[in-house]
Amino acid sequence: MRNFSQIKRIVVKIGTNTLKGESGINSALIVDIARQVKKLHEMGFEVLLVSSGAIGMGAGRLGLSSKVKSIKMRQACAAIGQPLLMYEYSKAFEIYNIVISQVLLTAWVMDNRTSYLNLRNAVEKLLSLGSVPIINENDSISTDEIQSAFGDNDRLSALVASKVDADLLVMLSDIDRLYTKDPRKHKDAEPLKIVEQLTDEHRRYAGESGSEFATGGMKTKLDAIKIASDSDCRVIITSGKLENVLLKIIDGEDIGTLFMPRRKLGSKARWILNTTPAGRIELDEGAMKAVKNHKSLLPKGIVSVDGVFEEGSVVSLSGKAKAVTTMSSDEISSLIGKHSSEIRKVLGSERKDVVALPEDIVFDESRN
Ligand SMILES: Nc1ncnc2c1ncn2[C@@H]1O[C@H](COP(=O)(O)OP(=O)(O)O)[C@@H](O)[C@H]1O
Ligand SMILES: N[C@@H](CCC(=O)OP(=O)(O)O)C(=O)O
Repeated sequence: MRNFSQIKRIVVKIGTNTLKGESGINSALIVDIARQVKKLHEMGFEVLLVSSGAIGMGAGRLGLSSKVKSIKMRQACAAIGQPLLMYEYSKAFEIYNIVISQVLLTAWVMDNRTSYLNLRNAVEKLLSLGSVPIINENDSISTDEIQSAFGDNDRLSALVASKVDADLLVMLSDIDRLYTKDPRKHKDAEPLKIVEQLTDEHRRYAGESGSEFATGGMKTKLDAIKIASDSDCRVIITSGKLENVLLKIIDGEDIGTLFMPRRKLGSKARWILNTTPAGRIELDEGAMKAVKNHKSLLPKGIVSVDGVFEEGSVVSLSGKAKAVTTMSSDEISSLIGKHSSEIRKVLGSERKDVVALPEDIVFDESRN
């Protein structure tokens, strides 16, 4: 039996395939999720949902049966499908007297420090009111999200779990566990019950998505797990169709694949690590060694700057770490190779005399 006695806050991600019924949405499954969430509330847990399905629902309403590839059509499908999706949730949760709320996010919201912090305030308030926030990407305005790697709700659910300090992220999919190969294609694929530490070998197991409207597949789930595991959040991947799946998980039953966390980074460090870098700074060997040893980044160790960014942006340090810079790209360019004492002469006495402070530099362990 697994011991989940320390768990209080749970994020449940429901994938498109899980929500899909024979024709349109699987309303019975949503009612069943609502029933389980009610029980979890009664047991003292807080629950947030990250729900996919807007594009699939919209496509269904328009009578489209194959994958919608055009970005504009996907935007339109999301705009049509999102209210239909919320209508289903609203009806289902009303049966159990639970007020739901909708939070639509974009990559920009997550990358911007202020709106990222606002998100937490909004979610905390909703949870304190007993509401179940239902979160999705704002796909009709964030076209990047629809097409790019950020466009999957696996990553979004892990970012949300990290932001709200969830103890457990449950990814409900159409597959019961992670297998050593895609079990739909390989009969000899073997299921995994627990992954203590995610490695490249696990990533090699993962194939693409299993259907037309889902975007992620196992690959994006495993990438997402890395994000959650930096915030001490456990992740379970399992099938949304298992009876009483959420209640059994909380009961410690051996369901799905459990991924153990690897570390608990501070909230700001997590935001830095999960933000899309606005540019890249190349460091020489000495500077890289210094920042690894928790020293500030100084201009004399910088070789080049790529991209245009403002002071306060998150940038990549030679692809090995991320940092918040105290200077814009132009300012750094003008100071490359110079001694720190030159900084204030060039930028003014009120400015910091380093490019990044040690507490604003975070290493992605897997790249070292
Ligand atoms: N190693 C693997 N183990 C389990 N499933 C895998 C693996 N590789 C690929 N998959 C596929 O990933 C699919 C689940 O991802 P996806 O289709 O994106 O669903 P969701 O809508 O839940 O996000 C499974 O149906 C399966 O075909
Ligand atoms: N935001 C999109 C999510 C698409 C997506 O990530 O689907 P899935 O891989 O099933 O979680 C939607 O609502 O259709």
